[in-house]
Amino acid sequence: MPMTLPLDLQTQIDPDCQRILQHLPQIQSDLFDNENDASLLRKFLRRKDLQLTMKMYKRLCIMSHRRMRPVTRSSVALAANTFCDVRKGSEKEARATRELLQILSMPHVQALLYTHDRVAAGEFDPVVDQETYDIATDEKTLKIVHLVKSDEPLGVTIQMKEETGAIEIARIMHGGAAHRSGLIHVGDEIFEINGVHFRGKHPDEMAQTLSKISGPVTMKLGPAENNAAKFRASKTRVKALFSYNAEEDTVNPCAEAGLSFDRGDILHIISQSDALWWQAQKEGEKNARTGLIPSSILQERREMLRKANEEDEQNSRGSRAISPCRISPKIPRSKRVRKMMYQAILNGEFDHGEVPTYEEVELFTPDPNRPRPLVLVGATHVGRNELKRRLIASQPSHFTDIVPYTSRTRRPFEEEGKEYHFISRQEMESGIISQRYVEHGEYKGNLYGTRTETVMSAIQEGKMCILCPSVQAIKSLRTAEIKPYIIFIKPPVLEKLKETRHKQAASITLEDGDTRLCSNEDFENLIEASDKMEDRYGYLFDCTIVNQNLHLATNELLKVAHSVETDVTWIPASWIQ
Ligand SMILES: Nc1ncnc2c1ncn2[C@@H]1O[C@H](COP(=O)(O)OP(=O)(O)OP(=O)(O)O)[C@@H](O)[C@H]1O
Repeated sequence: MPMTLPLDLQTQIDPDCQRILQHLPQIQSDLFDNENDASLLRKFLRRKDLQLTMKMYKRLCIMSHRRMRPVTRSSVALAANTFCDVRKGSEKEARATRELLQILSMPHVQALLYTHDRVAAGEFDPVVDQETYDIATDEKTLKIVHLVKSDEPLGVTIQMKEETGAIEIARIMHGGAAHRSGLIHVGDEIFEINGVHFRGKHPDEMAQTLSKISGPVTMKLGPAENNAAKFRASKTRVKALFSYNAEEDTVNPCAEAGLSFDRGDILHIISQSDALWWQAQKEGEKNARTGLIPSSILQERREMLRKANEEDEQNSRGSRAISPCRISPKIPRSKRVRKMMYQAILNGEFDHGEVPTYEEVELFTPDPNRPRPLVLVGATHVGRNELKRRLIASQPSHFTDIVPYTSRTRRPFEEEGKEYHFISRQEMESGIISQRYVEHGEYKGNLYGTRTETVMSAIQEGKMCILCPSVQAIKSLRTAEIKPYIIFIKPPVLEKLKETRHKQAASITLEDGDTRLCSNEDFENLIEASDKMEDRYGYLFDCTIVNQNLHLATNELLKVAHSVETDVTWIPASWIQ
């Protein structure tokens, strides 16, 4: 029967505490060096929560010595009889009768009564089937594991040992039923589960059997020879640089065990003991489930293979013959011939080469005296400069523009130091060689670049720089020194793009300084270029703002800027270490 322990909130000092308090002056000189210790103990003994704890403790001590006997073991039958009697004998229309009948027929009330009867009968331990203990004599060591689990999966994957044909535990999913039991280990051979023999069966068939098991599970296992290596979750967190759908992945060794995620999700890598399939949880999710995700090596291989296949398809569709010089179909041709325009920056051990996989991240608390620069990237004419102007105008003392350098000759309508700092090609080249530029590139025969010192001095002044470089430059900008926050400015859908830009009489500045209104073709090109950019560089973006309504987009940008300055965020681990 349920018991209520009344907690008297008008707390009186517990008699035992009172006794210590009374003797405190006598023992004080023997026990304490100074008066502070004694007064601390005095305060502690008088604390309200200590009094309540003492009270509870004493009540529990009394209760634990009392033999509790259930009032009835058949509350289900009692309720059923009551139900029939009430329905037969009472006025059916009476409100109280209807309510009682309703309560008695509620499934959870019935479940509660049923549970009460089981507990009253002492049936709270799982019943282990006696047959389970029929142990074959040729099995040298056998462990019998009995688990009572809910509808969750068992949390193991299996594999067949080629030499012996034995089916054994390949992986244990962290936090799953098997892992929580602490009784099952990688390498344990499975003889039997719930009476189903595993020896000599195909692993796929047995995986199906495993996935259907619910409720109590009894396993007969041959212990692994070395299970000393205890499972300890790693502390590594990574940002996913690609999206993964486990349900569509035919290669995943156990589809139900797969963990789907979106690009940008932060994942807690629990185990990397398997080179191809890691175990991970989604960071920040309550009761996060551990699942299998492709390792960075596997993802790289698959992506390269996919690109190579795509290229093969394109080649076979077009008239161009496949080059006889091609040796390995696994390495995409574009990868071999592509020139690196910018110096590659180390982005942590999880970002291997050209295929974006995972980037190791760590939590970062922003320093209010050194704001991280905001980098606006997007397709030409999407409105980055307009947004930058508006952002700076909203708080000119806080946000600042960074004027880039160029070797291009100044146009009549341009001012030195406003759009660009105009310098000679020679001067610019020597600056690039001596690594004075955080990013640089060449466009139509002219060099353009941003000097590191300009960015750094703005950061040191406590100003938040707003940069609008070319998208290729963001890889070079991503350094521990600068810690940029990259915002992708995306156009709205074509219809809205035309509508908003026509309303604003949006224009394009031509090379001679003249302007012309944006055409429909410009809008179509803009959307196409933006989609391509997102597809190729999306993994480097920290957030996306759709520039439909200028006012709303500026406000969103302001909010992002504020959160970058105040919120604890995940940044590449290599920027911290
Ligand atoms: N949300 C918007 N609604 C209407 N007009 C806009 C919007 N955003 C930008 N514009 C207009 O679109 C034109 C192009 O904007 P802007 O020059 O800022 O583009 P940009 O991305 O900086 O281009 P570029 O990279 O070529 O310098 C400008 O006339 C600007 O006022």
